[in-house]
Order: sequence, then structure tokens, then C-alpha cells
Amino acid sequence: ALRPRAAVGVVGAPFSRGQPRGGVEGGPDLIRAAGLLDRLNQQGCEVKDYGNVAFEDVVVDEPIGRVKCVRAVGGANQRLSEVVQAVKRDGRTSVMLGGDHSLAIGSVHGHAAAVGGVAVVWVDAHADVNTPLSSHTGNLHGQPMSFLLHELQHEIPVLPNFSWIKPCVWAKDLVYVGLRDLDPAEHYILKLLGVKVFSMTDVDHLGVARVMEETCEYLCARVKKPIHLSYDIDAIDPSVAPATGTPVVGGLTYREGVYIAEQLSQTGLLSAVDLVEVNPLRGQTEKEVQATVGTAVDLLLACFGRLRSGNHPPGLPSETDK
Ligand SMILES: CC(C)[C@H](N)C(=O)N[C@H]1CN[C@H](C(=O)O)[C@@H]1CCC[B-](O)(O)O
Ligand SMILES: [Mn+2]
Ligand SMILES: [Mn+2]
Ligand SMILES: [Mn+2]
Repeated sequence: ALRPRAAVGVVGAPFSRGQPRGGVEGGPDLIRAAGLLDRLNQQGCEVKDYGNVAFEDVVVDEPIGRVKCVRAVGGANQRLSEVVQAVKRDGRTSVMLGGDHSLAIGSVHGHAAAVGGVAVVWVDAHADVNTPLSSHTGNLHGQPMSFLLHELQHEIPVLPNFSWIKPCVWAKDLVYVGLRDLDPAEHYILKLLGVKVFSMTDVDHLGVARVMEETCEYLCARVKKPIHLSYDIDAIDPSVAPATGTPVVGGLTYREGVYIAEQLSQTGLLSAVDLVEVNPLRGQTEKEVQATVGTAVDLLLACFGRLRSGNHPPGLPSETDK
């Protein structure tokens, strides 16, 4: 049976104001330069590059309380949401290349605006669910999920350039994988809302196969909504992907990271992917940068059907055609 070529839309989001470390805005072009689009084409995807989102420069952006770069982050995500909506309206799976993780606000918002309710799989060392009031750092890359969850809206203050955001994710439709560095407030929020979490302890205890069996079973049999995979490269162990802003030891192996993407790809529900927090200035050598970028590319290829057991073009005989 001929499989339809997966239609993919790549959106570059060269943005860094959700956190203080320069360099992460270089992520999109580095991932492109490593050959992502050609490799997706070669494995049978039909790919359109929507280019890099042109973010408006915000000159005066004083902190509000502790929260930094509020106006820049709010404006950037409003632009990004519009582009992701366009990608989805074109019938393509959206691939957003970051940039820092505050960009998930616009990416998830745009996805949900186009397709209705979405399920979110958040693969990250961190939960990124601080509210503007619970955040110790004031960095918005640690807060994106708080603006998206219906159940947290009473905790969110009015912020300039954020009033366009409509919460669009229910706690029961969110699954975390790879958590190992939560702030107390985040832990409290996840417990209070009963969010499904597979921390690195669970990965150790159950193994990644069981973690993904439970995740996919839950999302395919129960939730059945289009899946938004938001992948922070710092979910992967820093020995594999060191060039990132907030590395935490004890992360996913390369194999576990790819396996997660392979399994989600096979659900057929993958509707949008973020690959964020690749920061070339945080690699100590060029080799470290290339290892990080290469891992990001391989994770994305696995999201779109690349299998380590091998693939061949449709039309050739394969066991399923017997
Ligand atoms: C703040 C440092 C010291 C700590 N190791 C660290 O990173 N902590 C995480 C957890 N909470 C922080 C925050 O809210 O600012 C940090 C967010 C990371 C955002 B992410 O997109 O990279 O997932
Ligand atoms: Mn992280
Ligand atoms: Mn993150
Ligand atoms: Mn990070």
C-alpha cells in the first residue's frame, strides 16, 4: 500500500528573550544547515520551509515584577502563533525550530487555534510550568505551560502583549517525559492538577519502552487528540547534547530520545513538533555544538518515520505487503 508523503512545514523561530543566554537564536539556521530539510525529503516527506519568523525588536521592555522581556516574548509568540496556524491550515505537520522554550506559547496556541483541542507531550528536564508569580528567575522559558493550561488561568496576571493568548490545553491532555529538575511550585502544580509525569526515575524504573507504551496507549485510546510534541533538547543527557542553556545531568540517552520520537511518530497522531533550546554558544567545542545539532536533527527525522531498523521507498515489497 502506498503511504501518503507526510506534509511538513518548517518554521524557524530565532528568538532568545525567554532566557538570558545569547546564542539560542542561532538554533534554526544551524539545524537547517545540518541538512534537516533534505533528509526529510530523502525519507519521503513533502517539506515546505516557511522561513524564519520576523520578530519585532522591542526596545523598552522593563521587567514586570520579576518577569523579564515580557513585551518581547508576548509579541514574538503572537507572530509565531499566526505562522503555525497557517502551516496547519496548509494541512502540514508543523516543525518549529527554536529558539528558547517560551516559544511553545505561540506554537501550541497556533496549533490549537487551527485544529481545536490538542494533547501535549513535553519532553524536557524541566516542567516549564512556573507562573509569572511562582518563577524565581523571571525567565519566561520556564513558564510557557502556565499560560496554556485552562486550570491555571486564575494564577496568571495580566501582562502586556499577552492578552491575545487563550488557554488551550487541559491538564488531563498533558504528558511529561524526562523531568529531573523541578522547582517546588512546579511540583505542587503538577500534583494539584494530576498531570501525568514520567520523570527520569520512571524512565529508570519502567524503562523507556514501558513509559512510551503507557503514554501512547493513554493518548491513542483515551485522549485521541492531535499530538503536539514539545521537545527541549536539554531532555537529552548533556554528555550527548551539551550545547544548551540549562543542562542537567542524568538525562535521556541518545537512544531513549530517538525511541520516544519513533513511538510518537507511529501513533499517526503527531500534528506539531517543537525542537528548542539548541544554543551553539553553550558548547565548549565545535564538536559539542555539532553533536547537539546532529541529535536535534535525528530526533526530528525519527518524528517523521525514520526507523533505525531501516526504511525503503513505498512500492518496494515489504513484509506488510504479503
Ligand atoms: C535556573 C537553573 C539554575 C536551573 N538549573 C534550571 O534550569 N531550572 C529550570 C527550572 N525552573 C527554572 C525557571 O523557571 O527559570 C529553569 C527553567 C528551564 C526552562 B527550559 O526551557 O530550559 O526547560
Ligand atoms: Mn529544559
Ligand atoms: Mn524547556
Ligand atoms: Mn533550556
